[in-house]
Amino acid sequence: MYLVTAQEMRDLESYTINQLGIPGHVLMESAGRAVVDQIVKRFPNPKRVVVLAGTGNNGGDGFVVARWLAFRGWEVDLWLIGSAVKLTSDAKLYYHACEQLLSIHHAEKESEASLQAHLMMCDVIVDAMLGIGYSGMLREPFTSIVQWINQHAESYIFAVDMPTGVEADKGHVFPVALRVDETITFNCPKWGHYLLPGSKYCGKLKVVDIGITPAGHTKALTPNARLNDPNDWNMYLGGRKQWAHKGTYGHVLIIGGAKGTLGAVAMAGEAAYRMGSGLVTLTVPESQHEALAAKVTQEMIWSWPGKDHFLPEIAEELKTAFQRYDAVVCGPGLGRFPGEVRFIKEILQTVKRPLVLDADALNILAEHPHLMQFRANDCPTILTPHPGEMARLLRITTEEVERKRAAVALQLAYQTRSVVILKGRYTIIAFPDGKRVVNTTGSPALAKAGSGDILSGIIGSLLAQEIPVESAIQIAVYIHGRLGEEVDAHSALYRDLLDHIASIRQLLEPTNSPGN
Ligand SMILES: NC(=O)C1=CN([C@@H]2O[C@H](COP(=O)(O)OP(=O)(O)OC[C@H]3O[C@@H](n4cnc5c(N)ncnc54)[C@H](O)[C@@H]3O)[C@@H](O)[C@H]2O)[C@@H](O)CC1
Ligand SMILES: [K+]
Repeated sequence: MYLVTAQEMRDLESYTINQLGIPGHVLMESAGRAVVDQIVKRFPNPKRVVVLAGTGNNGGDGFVVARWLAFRGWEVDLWLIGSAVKLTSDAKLYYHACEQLLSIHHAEKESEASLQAHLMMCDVIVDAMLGIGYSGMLREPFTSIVQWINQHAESYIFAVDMPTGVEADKGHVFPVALRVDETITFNCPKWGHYLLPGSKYCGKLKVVDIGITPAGHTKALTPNARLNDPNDWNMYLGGRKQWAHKGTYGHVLIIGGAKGTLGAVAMAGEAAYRMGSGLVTLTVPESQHEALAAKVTQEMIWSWPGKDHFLPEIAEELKTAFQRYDAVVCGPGLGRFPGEVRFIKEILQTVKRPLVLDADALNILAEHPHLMQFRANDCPTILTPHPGEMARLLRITTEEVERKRAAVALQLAYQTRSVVILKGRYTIIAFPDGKRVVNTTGSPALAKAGSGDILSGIIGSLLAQEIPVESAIQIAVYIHGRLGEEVDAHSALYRDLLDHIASIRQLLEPTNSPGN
């Protein structure tokens, strides 16, 4: 499913109105009707509702909702927030229809106390004050109304399209937004539903079809962002081939594991096996070989020359050895060490297969951004920063990363010609051609040491299985998020996450896929 900006939504709307000839008020009627359907799904019996309508088209949807709920026997208090002379022409049509049915309250003319009394008495509030047309600093009287509802109201709140105060493109909130239980949006989700802080205000998000041209209908109407949707890639998760041998599902190499951080490579290795790889090799400095061998059973170990850390130069015979691997992960537990810059440079140059850089490999890259010039354009590179690593990579603050997640992920993808996976709630995947995918799975259980190592192991495994890079990454991020949803957020250990890989993968397989 596509993810759109307010402008992309307006383009789809104006194509529908101007090219297809469907009048805007017909879309408004469908929008309001679709919201009513969701409301009565949740509350099948008539209730008391306050509908708050602004003067833009979001308010227009609100008038349609008020009319339909009144027809269905609901007790409706309809409030116009703003001046009736400012109503858009479509909104005016439905305002007049409501005038015939209800006595419309005007926030401009009536006391705050009477609005507050209605808000206290109702079971349901419908927020149709501002939608995708809102931007900048929220003005009065919206700020006071929103603040008051957030503090005092106990009713169930539906937002039409966007909660008032959440900006549609960046999810900004200046200074307040309405905290709602459900948001019903039209045609496509908007970026603001998935970007912080706006995403925290939206409650449950429901996308409904109201007859607007679907995104992607023409090239000009194709947004460059999507939600991570299993239907886009589950064909690659067929059953295991009957004649498979251990090489069929690729050989993953994981480079990392300094003294004291061997657990990280071990976790990444186990995740790669659990995700289906036939062969996994872990590379650690010679001095760590024994300690690692005591920890793992199935993985092979490649002792790297160098006593306590990786020797930076890669000898010719080792370069040849690299060609055995179908995908390489560098970083879990890598640590910092003398010669690290030379080491990363050699890895970037030598590995010709898909390469995932994680953890300290990213920190080294952050301090020496020129290193990416040693990576050939046609070799896929995947960077998996959490917000702190991202901040170091772009030399900005973590707070700035969080505020501009979608933009910074794309900036780094362009700068490094790499796929960037910016982890967090919601993980953003940015591709160097400008495409972005927002992942919706996940839970706070993933905010724990080890979670990133598991993700890089899963990515390495899928890349080695010769699944196209874009799909492999989306599958990995989706499954990793689902692992977090399966376990207890407080007490889960990394092992609990690993235990769910097989069942989640199975659930995602397309039906009738016995393997071949
Ligand atoms: N785009 C579409 O395809 C459709 C849109 N519809 C509705 O129309 C909405 C968009 O309508 P509009 O473009 O009229 O925009 P909105 O109704 O979302 O917002 C416009 C209003 O917001 C006010 N506003 C803007 N910034 C403000 C600020 N900082 N503080 C206070 N007020 C501010 C403006 O003065 C104006 O009155 C959508 O959210 C949706 O609910 C539906 O009717 C049907 C189809
Ligand atoms: K709204």
